[in-house]
Amino acid sequence: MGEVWTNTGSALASLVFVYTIFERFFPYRLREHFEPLAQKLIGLVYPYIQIKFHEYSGERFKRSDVYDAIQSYLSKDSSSRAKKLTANTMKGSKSIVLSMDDHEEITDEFEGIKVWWQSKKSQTESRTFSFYPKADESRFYMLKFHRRDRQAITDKYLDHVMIEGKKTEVKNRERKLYSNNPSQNWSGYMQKKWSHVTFEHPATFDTLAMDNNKKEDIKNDLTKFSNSQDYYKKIGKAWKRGYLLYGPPGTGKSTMVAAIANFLDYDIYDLELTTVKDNTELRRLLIETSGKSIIVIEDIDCSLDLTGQRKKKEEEDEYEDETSPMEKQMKKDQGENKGSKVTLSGLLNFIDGLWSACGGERIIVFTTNFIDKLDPALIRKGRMDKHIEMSYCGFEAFKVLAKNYMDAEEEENDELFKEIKRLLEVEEIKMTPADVGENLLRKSEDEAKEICLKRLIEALKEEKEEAKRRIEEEEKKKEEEEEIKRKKREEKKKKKEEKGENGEVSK
Ligand SMILES: Nc1ncnc2c1ncn2[C@@H]1O[C@H](COP(=O)(O)OP(=O)(O)OP(=O)(O)O)[C@@H](O)[C@H]1O
Ligand SMILES: [Mg+2]
Repeated sequence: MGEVWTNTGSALASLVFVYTIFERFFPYRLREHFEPLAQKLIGLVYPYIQIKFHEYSGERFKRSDVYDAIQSYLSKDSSSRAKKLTANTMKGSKSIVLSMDDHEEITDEFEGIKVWWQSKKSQTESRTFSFYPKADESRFYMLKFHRRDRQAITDKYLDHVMIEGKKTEVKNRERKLYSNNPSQNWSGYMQKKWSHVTFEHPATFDTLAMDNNKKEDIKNDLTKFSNSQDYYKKIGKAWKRGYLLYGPPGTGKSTMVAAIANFLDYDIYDLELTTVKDNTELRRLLIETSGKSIIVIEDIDCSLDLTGQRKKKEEEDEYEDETSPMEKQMKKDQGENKGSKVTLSGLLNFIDGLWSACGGERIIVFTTNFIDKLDPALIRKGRMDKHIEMSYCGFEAFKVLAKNYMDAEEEENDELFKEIKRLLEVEEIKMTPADVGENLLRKSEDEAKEICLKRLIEALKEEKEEAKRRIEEEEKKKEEEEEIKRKKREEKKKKKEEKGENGEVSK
């Protein structure tokens, strides 16, 4: 046995010696002829195929997307399989990415096929003068597989690596919250239509207080949307979906937007329509948005005069003396929005036509406190595909808040939970999750859970009295308005009669 080892060792050593001599002293020109021949000979006996994926591709020193996707793909397993790792942050990534160190090798399995990935580095003598001096070492991944698997690798495995790698990239990437800049800031150096901050809102569907079935329904809808690129292509529709979130203030519409973005790993474009001068600017803003993003227009009913109805209503109803405080406020807002000439049709265009112009996988969200003020054309299916009512806090939602705010479970506080359930479901007291959360919030570190729950019960009972008072007030106000209208009608009738009599007299 010892003899065999010695012979193999000396054969190997002489092979290496011959190869080094060849590498170093054989004239480059001759080598160029010999190498392909040598490769052919090796290929006859060597059953593996190798593919190189360089870190930089093309002349302009551009980092290869393929290399990044492979690095992300391999990063999932490198930390568990490679012996030596390097840690670095990839451009736009929010966390450190562990990848295998140079000259490391890891294996991967795909549909029963075994492949080897090596991370390599080669010294490159820069033979050509270039304004972009190449790095004196260039990295690349080497994929090695048996030649019998060639078809499966080129047809399926490489696509699989790209898709999974891009998914990991999206998961790791630092997400952004964009807001649109007024157009006067668009020109000039480094001026952009959108400015952004890192998006780190903690809201998730777990922290969102909402009925569980409704939550699951929304999550399924979102998952189906984000996995249906081929479906949208097949039916010839732009890969986009509209969600209308409506409900009273403080019911979680904005929180829901953040939860959706975190659920799908999307960026958010918070579009403030009142700073958009006209439809053209709206178009230009939207073309600059990237895929895998949510474009949200909060309080859409206040952003623009999107409904012609309000004007008609005013003409019809000449007796309307005082518009309600809310409508006065809205009219005032509109006064301020005179600057924005974005029209309803411009907005409809943005939802329908423009998407094809700017890629896919986008969600558009409108939020409003007054759904009945919105033009039906704006919120019909195909534009706002799913309408989600964010309602007052129910008992299910209360339990989520109790868990989130103070880790309180129903079993531990049975009596208090029963009383809260009765107030919310039997007395039907309306309180927003924002207010419920406010009452559950511990006023001091050591405040007991029971105290918070009792504070909420008190607040619910006060809310019940408050609601009763509000209803009485509204009824009283309605009666007064009726009284005023009745008097005006009488005056008008009297005037008509006087006119009639005068007419008689003058004949
Ligand atoms: N359903 C909910 N689940 C969890 N927290 C909520 C919920 N609704 C409201 N909150 C809490 O109340 C606060 C206000 O919520 P949010 O801003 O989402 O309300 P909104 O519906 O967008 O209100 P507005 O209509 O005034 O914009 C947030 O800090 C959030 O933590
Ligand atoms: Mg909001």
